[in-house]
Amino acid sequence: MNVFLLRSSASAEVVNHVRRLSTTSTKNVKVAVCGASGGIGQPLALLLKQSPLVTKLSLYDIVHTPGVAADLSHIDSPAVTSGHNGPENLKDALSGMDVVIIPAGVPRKPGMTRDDLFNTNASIVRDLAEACAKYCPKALIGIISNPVNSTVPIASEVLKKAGTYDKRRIFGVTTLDVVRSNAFIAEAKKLDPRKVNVPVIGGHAGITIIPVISQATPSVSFEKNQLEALTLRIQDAGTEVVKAKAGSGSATLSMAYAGARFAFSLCKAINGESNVVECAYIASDITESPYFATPIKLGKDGVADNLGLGKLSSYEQDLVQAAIPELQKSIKKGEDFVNKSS
Ligand SMILES: NC(=O)c1ccc[n+]([C@@H]2O[C@H](COP(=O)([O-])OP(=O)(O)OC[C@H]3O[C@@H](n4cnc5c(N)ncnc54)[C@H](O)[C@@H]3O)[C@@H](O)[C@H]2O)c1
Ligand SMILES: O=C(O)C[C@H](O)C(=O)O
Repeated sequence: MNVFLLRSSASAEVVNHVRRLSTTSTKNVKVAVCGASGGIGQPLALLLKQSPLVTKLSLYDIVHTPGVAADLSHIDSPAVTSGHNGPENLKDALSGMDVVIIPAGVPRKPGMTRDDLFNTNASIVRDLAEACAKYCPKALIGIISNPVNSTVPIASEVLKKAGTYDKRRIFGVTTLDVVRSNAFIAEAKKLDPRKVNVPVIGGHAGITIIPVISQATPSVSFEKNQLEALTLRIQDAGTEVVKAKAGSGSATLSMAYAGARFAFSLCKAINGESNVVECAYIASDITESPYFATPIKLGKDGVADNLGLGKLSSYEQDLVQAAIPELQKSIKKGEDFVNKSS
C-alpha cells in the first residue's frame, strides 16, 4: 500500500479517535438529592441511579435515607449510592457534589396554593442552601420545592450572604410545565409526544406559568377558545393532580421524570455537550421581574446563554405582563424572608 495513504489514513484514524474521546469522554458527575425519601425524591433517585451519566448518587433526607439508599444500591448500575440522614450528616451528603437537586418540603393539599407552603418550605430551602454554600459552593442547584417563585430567591439570598452566589448556578426546576405542555399538545393534535417541544416561560404558579404555544415544534395552531383552554389547563395542571390525589400529595412521578430530565441536562452540560437547552426559572434581566423562566443554553458552569423570550404572540405578551407583578411579589417575599429575619 502507498505509504503516504497508509500514513494519512492512520493519522485520520487518530484524529477521529481523539475526536471521539473528546466528545464521549465523561467527567464523573456527582449528584445529590435533598428530600430523597419523599414522593418525588424516591422515584427521582431511582431514575438517577439507572443513568450512566451519574457516577455518585448522594441521598439526603431527615428520615428513611438509610433504607432508600440500601435499596437503590442493589441495582447493578455504576452510580455509587450513599444515604445520609439528618442535618449532622449534610457535610458528608454534599461535599464534592456537582449537582444538587432539592425536592425537600411539604406538598399541597386540595384547596391550598403553592404560596401556602411558604411558611414550612422557606426555612427548609434556606437551611439546605446554607449547607450547599458550605459544602459544595460550586454545585449547580436545581430547586423543586414550592413555592418555586420564592424558594429560588430564598436560596439565592442565602448564597449571596455566604459569598458563594453565582447566578449561573441556581435554577428553579420548571421542566414539569414543559413536559405537561408537550403531553397535552401531543394529545390534542394526535402527535408523538416525544417529538413535541413547547417552551414554558415565566414562573411556576398559576398565571405565572406561560406556555409559548406559538413557538411549539412542530408548529401547531388552535382556535382562540381552544388555545385559552389549553393554556389554562397547563397553568392548573398541578392543581389537577392535587385534586385527583385527594389529600395524599401532589405530582410526584411526573415530577421525578421531569426532575431527572433536568438533572441529566445539567450532567450533559457539565460533560461539555453542546446545545443542551432547558427552560428554567433563573435570575434574569429579560423582563422587569428579577427572576424569570426562559429557555437556557446550559454549560459546565450552569447558565451559558439565556435564550430569552423569542417572538411572542400578542396573547402571550399579555400573559407575560399579567405574570410580572405576581412574580415580583413572590420574589420580594422570598428575599425578605432571608434578609429581614437576620
Ligand atoms: N417544581 C415543581 O414542578 C414541583 C412539582 C411537584 C412538587 N413540587 C414540590 O416538591 C416538594 C416535595 O414534594 P413531595 O411530593 O416529594 O413531598 P413529600 O412530603 O412526599 O417529600 C418531601 C420530603 O422532604 C423531606 N424533608 C422535609 N424537610 C427536610 C429537610 N429539612 N431536609 C431534607 N429533607 C427534608 C421529607 O422528609 C420528605 O421525605 C413540595 O414542596 C412540592 O410542592 C414541585
Ligand atoms: O401543584 C403542586 O403543588 C406541585 C407542583 O408545583 C406541580 O406543578 O405539580
